[in-house]
Amino acid sequence: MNDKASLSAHNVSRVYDGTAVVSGVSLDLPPGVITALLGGSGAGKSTLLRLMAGLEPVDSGEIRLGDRVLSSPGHTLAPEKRHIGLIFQDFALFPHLTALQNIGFGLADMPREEARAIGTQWLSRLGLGARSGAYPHELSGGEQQRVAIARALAPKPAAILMDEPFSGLDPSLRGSVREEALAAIRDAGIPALLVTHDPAEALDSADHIAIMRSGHILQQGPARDIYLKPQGADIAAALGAVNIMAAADMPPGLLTPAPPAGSTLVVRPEGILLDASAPVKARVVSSRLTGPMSRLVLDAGPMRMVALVPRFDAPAAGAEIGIRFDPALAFIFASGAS
Ligand SMILES: Nc1ncnc2c1ncn2[C@@H]1O[C@H](COP(=O)(O)OP(=O)(O)OP(=O)(O)O)[C@@H](O)[C@H]1O
Repeated sequence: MNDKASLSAHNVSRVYDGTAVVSGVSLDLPPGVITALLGGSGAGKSTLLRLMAGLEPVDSGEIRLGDRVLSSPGHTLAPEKRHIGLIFQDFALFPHLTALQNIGFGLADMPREEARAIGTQWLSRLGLGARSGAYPHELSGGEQQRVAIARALAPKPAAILMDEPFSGLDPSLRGSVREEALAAIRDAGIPALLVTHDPAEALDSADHIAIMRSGHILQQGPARDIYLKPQGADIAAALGAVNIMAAADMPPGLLTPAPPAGSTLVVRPEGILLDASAPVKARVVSSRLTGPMSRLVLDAGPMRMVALVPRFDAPAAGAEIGIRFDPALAFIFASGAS
């Protein structure tokens, strides 16, 4: 089998009780690319992952690995025959097997010694060299998820599908486990799907992002394009809180050139720039340092906006400041576009 082929969905749908929860979705997962599938609760993300994994049949369309059809209506290649690694939020380790035996489970076709050696290599790669004999209940959540990652990658799968794999981890562990897991996945050079509801995780982790809502993919492509060239206000908002305003309400001078009358403007909080010489003045309603950035709530005429500025000494509440919009982070949509 070609283990460096794209895993792809072609116009797939899945219907429950007469409702399509995945509706005509096409998604290409190229090898060596981590794709985040981002959307709110009930968007259909897990269902799409399950269709790609073969855990559920498609009602229409096809799932393919390269040009090989894995699923089509009436035909679902069994998950264990797809050579696709799966990682879920709940780790799903076998409780009666040690860490090493859990990894060895996917290597059952190999001579025992070879499987042991590969399992041991994976454990040490993920910082668990000393825990090979531990049972899942003796491991922390972060350690269990590392074992699950090793178990999924050890058999050299053709692709890997992850459903909120880091959400169950303590925030202090999440970053490091995610980094190690994604580095191992990148090294494997296979298609990878990361289902998440967290825009920060998608932006931190993924090369490509697909935004899903109500069973549809609204936009997909390189993460940078989705962030900087959203095709609608709702897509812009899916990657983090934004300011949305009618062009008609906007004081002139905030953006050059001015947006057309009747359009809607969406501005990312970090797209509001403080500029003493700007003609538009705003009053700072509140100012709070939130880590690397300060969050300002601003009143500019009839408009209230939220700005994120990279300053620990940002203006205090009550200050009058000049503001303008960064054109790269201010998006104009024709009226009626969502
Ligand atoms: N087996 C099922 N039978 C009927 N409806 C289902 C089934 N599985 C999922 N659904 C429904 O399909 C819709 C999409 O669910 P899905 O789990 O794919 O969404 P999701 O985007 O992964 O959401 P979450 O982030 O909350 O897990 C939901 O409305 C859900 O209730």
